[in-house]
Amino acid sequence: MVPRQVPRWSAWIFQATPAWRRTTCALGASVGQQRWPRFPWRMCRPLAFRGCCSTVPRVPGVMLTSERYPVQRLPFSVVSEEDLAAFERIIPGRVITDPEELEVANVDWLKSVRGCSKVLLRPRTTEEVSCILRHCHQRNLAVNPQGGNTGLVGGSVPVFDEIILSTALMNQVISFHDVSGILVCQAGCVLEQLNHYVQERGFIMPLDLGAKGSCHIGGNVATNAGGMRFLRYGSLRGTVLGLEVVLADGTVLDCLTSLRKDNTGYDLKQLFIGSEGTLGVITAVSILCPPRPNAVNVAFLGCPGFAEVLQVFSTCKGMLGEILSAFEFMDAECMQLVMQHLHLTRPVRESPFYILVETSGSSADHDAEKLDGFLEQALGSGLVTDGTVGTDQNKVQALWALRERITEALSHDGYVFKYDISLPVERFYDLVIELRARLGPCTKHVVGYGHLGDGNLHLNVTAEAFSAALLAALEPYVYTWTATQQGSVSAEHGLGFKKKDVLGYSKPPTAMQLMWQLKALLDPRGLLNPYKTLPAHA
Ligand SMILES: O=C(O)CC[C@@H](O)C(=O)O
Ligand SMILES: [Zn+2]
Repeated sequence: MVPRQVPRWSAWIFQATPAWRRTTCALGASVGQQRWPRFPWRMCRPLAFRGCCSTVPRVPGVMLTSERYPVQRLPFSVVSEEDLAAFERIIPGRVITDPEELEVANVDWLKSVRGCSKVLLRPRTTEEVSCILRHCHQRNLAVNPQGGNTGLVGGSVPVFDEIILSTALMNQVISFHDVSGILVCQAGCVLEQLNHYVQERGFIMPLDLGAKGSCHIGGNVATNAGGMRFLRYGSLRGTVLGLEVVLADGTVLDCLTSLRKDNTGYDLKQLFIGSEGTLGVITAVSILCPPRPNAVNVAFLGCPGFAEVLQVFSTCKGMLGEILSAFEFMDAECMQLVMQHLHLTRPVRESPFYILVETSGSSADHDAEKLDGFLEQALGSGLVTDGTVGTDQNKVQALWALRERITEALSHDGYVFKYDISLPVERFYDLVIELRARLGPCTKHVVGYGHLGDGNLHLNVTAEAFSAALLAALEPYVYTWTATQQGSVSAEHGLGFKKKDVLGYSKPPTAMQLMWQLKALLDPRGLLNPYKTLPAHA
């Protein structure tokens, strides 16, 4: 297996560490200090190398996953000194057993699940990944592929002692075609850095997430991440043109085509998009980048009721047409949380609901005219009670921060129960109202926000601490309710560890059966990201 060559860009390496951006807020508030906060990583005692989770020191506040959830370790081998030596021969100096570094990689961003892996591997090339997986396959060692570790469903950290296979050093651009806008890069490139890279060449990445400063493109593809540009550019299933994937036994599957059209046989890459590392490890991605818009405007609006929010969406689609690039929604509780925890300033008068409308087009004058027309109509008809528009980059970013940083604000509010569901827009907010009544005072906040333009609600419930009673009041209620609306129990975050058992609410038994068969075909020993995505097969 030959490692993919990166001759033209070999000197140009992305930093794997998050690039925190600082922005000056045109609204006078201090925003965007940290796009996605660092963990307050804690020191812990050295880990005993051999053995199971019981040998790992407890970190206050982050329970071992196996203590909180009923899950049994599968009979995989335990990493031995010989395995470590074999890894060291494959990737010299990049076999990590340092407890502090392991601690970072074992805990998810939410600090809600925690594995007890004893080894973290940092390959640089596809060939290295292939050699590692071949060894793991021979030795029956389970592997947890990890990108930026920004996932919200516990998919990116081990459940027990799975080997963590990090893509952090696989961070090179392989090629960029400045006529077609096709980018080919390694899986560990950080999304925001890719966006800067293609922006300098007149394009943008087709996806944008709050976690952009840390998340890896490979992880984005593995989870089929949605995000803020979905409304305009659609799913990664459409914009990813090709993938290179290493299969469980180490075989390299080279489907890294850059063709827009290719109807030769089954589209195998689609199997790996959204498979959360359970079918193979994505090592390189070919992706179609849309042209960089010349003008980006953001309107932030206050709305008196949810019926009005829906009417604004209709009006917006009709009047803005092809320049509409985002339609995001947040309720008053979200606004309160970003003000309280992040000290951001509300840019419009207080309202029950807020909408962020973004336009992206080729002519600033034309777009401004269209947006003005829409705002006049929305304000004049009372659909919107107040609004502000950002046309310069600083104000655009400041307005986006109010929406993008809700997750971060929620993380300061206590334990967060997260639901990421797809619904018909007419029912978008009903569940939030129902839950407030159902849960009563045992919660701190029940909030609703999300990508209304895509029918994707982020329903989050915060409480002082994790509570089994609260969980029982939420689940399966939320999932049953969603299924009754023919919705999806995971719109864009995937199923990971936390949601794997609810797959049946959104997929029929025949589909699940086929998924188990595919898993057995591609990973017969079940070594890749075990305990994730699919429920245990009875
Ligand atoms: O934290 C969440 O529930 C949502 C995170 C992300 O998908 C967003 O849209 O901000
Ligand atoms: Zn989202």
